[in-house]
This record gives sequence, structure tokens and C-alpha cells, in this order.
Amino acid sequence: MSHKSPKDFFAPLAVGAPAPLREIPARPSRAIHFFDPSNPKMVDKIPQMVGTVDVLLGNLEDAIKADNKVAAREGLVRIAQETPGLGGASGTTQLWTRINSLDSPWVLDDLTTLVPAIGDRLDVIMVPKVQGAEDIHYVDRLLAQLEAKAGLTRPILVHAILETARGVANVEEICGASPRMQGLSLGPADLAADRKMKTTRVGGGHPGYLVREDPRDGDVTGPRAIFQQDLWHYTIAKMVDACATHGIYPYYGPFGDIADVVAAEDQFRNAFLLGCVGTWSLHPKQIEIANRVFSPSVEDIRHARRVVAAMGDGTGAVMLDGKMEDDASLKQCLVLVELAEELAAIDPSLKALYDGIEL
Ligand SMILES: CC(=O)SCCNC(=O)CCNC(=O)[C@H](O)C(C)(C)COP(=O)(O)OP(=O)(O)OC[C@H]1O[C@@H](n2cnc3c(N)ncnc32)[C@H](O)[C@@H]1OP(=O)(O)O
Ligand SMILES: CC(=O)C(=O)O
Ligand SMILES: [Mg+2]
Repeated sequence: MSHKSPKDFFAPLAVGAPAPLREIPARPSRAIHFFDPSNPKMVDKIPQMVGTVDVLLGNLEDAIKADNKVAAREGLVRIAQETPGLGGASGTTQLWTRINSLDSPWVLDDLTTLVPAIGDRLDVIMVPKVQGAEDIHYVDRLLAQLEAKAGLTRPILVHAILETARGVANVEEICGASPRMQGLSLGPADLAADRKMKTTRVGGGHPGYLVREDPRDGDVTGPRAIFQQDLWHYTIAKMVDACATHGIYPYYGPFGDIADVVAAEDQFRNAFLLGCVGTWSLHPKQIEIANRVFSPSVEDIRHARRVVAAMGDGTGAVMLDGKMEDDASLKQCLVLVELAEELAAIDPSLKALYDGIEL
């Protein structure tokens, strides 16, 4: 757990730094869309993506060539300064970045460049390969010093990628390490390597990880159904519990098979059902999938609203469509109703869809 005493937990870590938030806002972040700020073709597309995706993330870490690290950092500064509606208190699309890892030769310059130049536009800084609370404490103090020096009035939030075995083992202390902690993402590629898992895929299942039906009538050579299992179920469930415990938000992560939109949708939906609020998008075509999957369906909202209406003061048990509903199932329904309200507030087409639901 954090080494701070309860009375110090919400105190700024540098004189003049903005006060930490007491609650992490539930801003919609169904897709965190990654782009390379040193890639001119991607950069060209950023202005028209504002308003179509909840989060644009300028990536500085893995997937950016070593020779392009400085260009990516400088490109991100330019994009943040020149793109209307991107990031900051009034942004319609949030601006996040993924900095280089804390042991890399680039990370110090990432932070000391970005915070003074675009700290007022950066909503969240994603920190890769977080191993324990000590990594968050380091970033926390440095950000406070840089925020104070830059005269920022809004604290920049921090998001950790869970992509080492030690990080997974320490997930609780990572979530509780700082009031800046906004959420966690699954990092299936680095995590697989660190754990010495034998999958070479970036996210998703594996045909070899399966459960096979028992032999039919004892015939071990006959046909038997197989069901592919989810390699990431344990980690995502652990991450969801840690995030819920600390009032922060869990996200799926990358799905690298860009062409396989069906499997991407399945992975995203499993994560949505387990409690994640969003996922990463690596390619423009994954944004629409994420937006759809992480927005509750009309059927779910109709059902949830009917339960809310039937439950009156919220206590007791009622029968609805042959099923028992009570105080607990009401709370399940309120999760969906509140999510629909948050999404309707930023997405006029969803507002029209949800407003038009007849009970
Ligand atoms: C394990 C991890 O750490 S995951 C996170 C790190 N990885 C990333 O961030 C990867 C981000 N995505 C990418 O680099 C690219 O999408 C790739 C390499 C996967 C595929 O790129 P391409 O082969 O160029 O894809 P494709 O040809 O389908 O692209 C179509 C168009 O969309 C553009 N595009 C592709 N990806 C993106 C993106 N993430 N954002 C904006 N535009 C994009 C391309 O530049 C291309 O533009 P054009 O029509 O003007 O030529
Ligand atoms: C997400 C990420 O960085 C990984 O899977 O390694
Ligand atoms: Mg990684």
C-alpha cells in the first residue's frame, strides 16, 4: 500500500502544485486511440478524429522507433497546441500520452518537455511497465514539481499499464499509490513475454488454450467439441477488482490482429461485461468497434430502466418478466443507466437512441 498517511494522501507533493482530485471523474473513454506523433500520415488524420473518439493518445513508447523518439515528443507538443477541441478542461476529446518506460533514456525529457509545454492540455499520462507503488510515487512527485513550476491549476492524472508479472502481483498497491491514479490497462504483449507465456499474439485468445469435451461413449478417437478459453481472464478480473476497490477505471488494452474485427469485438465485449470501461484502438477501424461495444445496448437500457421503475423506492423484491429483481439487481441496472447518461452527455446520437427507448 501507499506509504503516505491518510492525512497526507491528498496533500500536493510540491509547493504550488494543484490539489489532487478526491474522485476520478467518470469521463467516457471507450476507445483510447493510439497514434504515432512522428508519423505524418497519422498526424494528418488527428484533427478530423477529434469528436469521433473519446481519447486520442500520442504514443512515445514501444512502436515508436528509437530514431523517432524526439520527433514523436515534439510532434505531440505541436498537435496539442494546434488542434482545437483536443485535451484540457474544455476538450471534446481527451488527450493522453504514453511516456517511455522509467528506465529508458527518454522518459525524463518526455516529462520535462510535455508538462511545461502542454500540461494544460494533457489529461492523462500512461506509464508503461509499472512494477509497484514506487514507480507511481516517482512519477507523482516529479509531476507535482513540474506542475508547480508550470503554474498548472489542474493535476495531470496517471494510468498504469499492467504488463509485468510483478506489476500484476502488486496491482493493489499500484492502484492506491496516488490520488492521480486514473486507471489500469492490460498489456498482454509485454506481460506474456515477462511471464514466459508461449503466445506470440498481441492480446486475444489462443487455439491451443482450450477445454475439450469428454469422449462420447468412451470413444477417445471420435469427434469432441472444443472450446477456446480466454488467456487473459484471470488478469482482467484481478485488474477490475483492484480498480473498483480504489475507485479508478480498468481497460482492456491492445488487440493486435487488426484484420480480425470479429475477435476484437469478442475480446472487447468480454472485457466490457467483466467491468472494463474501454479498450485501446490501434487502427482507425477499431474505434467504431470499441464505441459500439462499450456503449450499453438499447435492450440493456430498456431492461435496466424497467427494473428501476418497477423497484420504486429501491427496496424489496419484485417479479418482472418471470424473474426476481431486488435491491442488488437494481444496483446492477443502475450501473448501466448511469453509464448511458454519461455517454448521452457527450454523444448526441446515443442521447437520441437512449431518449427514444420506450419501456
Ligand atoms: C503492444 C503495444 O504496445 S500496442 C501499442 C503500440 N502500438 C501502436 O500504437 C500501433 C498503432 N498503429 C499502427 O502503427 C498502425 O495502425 C499499423 C502499423 C498497425 C498499421 O498501419 P498501416 O499498415 O499503415 O495500416 P493501414 O494501411 O490499414 O492504414 C490505413 C490508413 O490509416 C492510417 N492509420 C493507421 N493506423 C493509424 C492510427 N493508429 N491512427 C491514425 N491513422 C492511422 C494509415 O496511416 C493509413 O493512412 P493513409 O490512408 O493516408 O495511407
Ligand atoms: C500494451 C502493451 O504495451 C503490451 O501489451 O505490451
Ligand atoms: Mg508493452
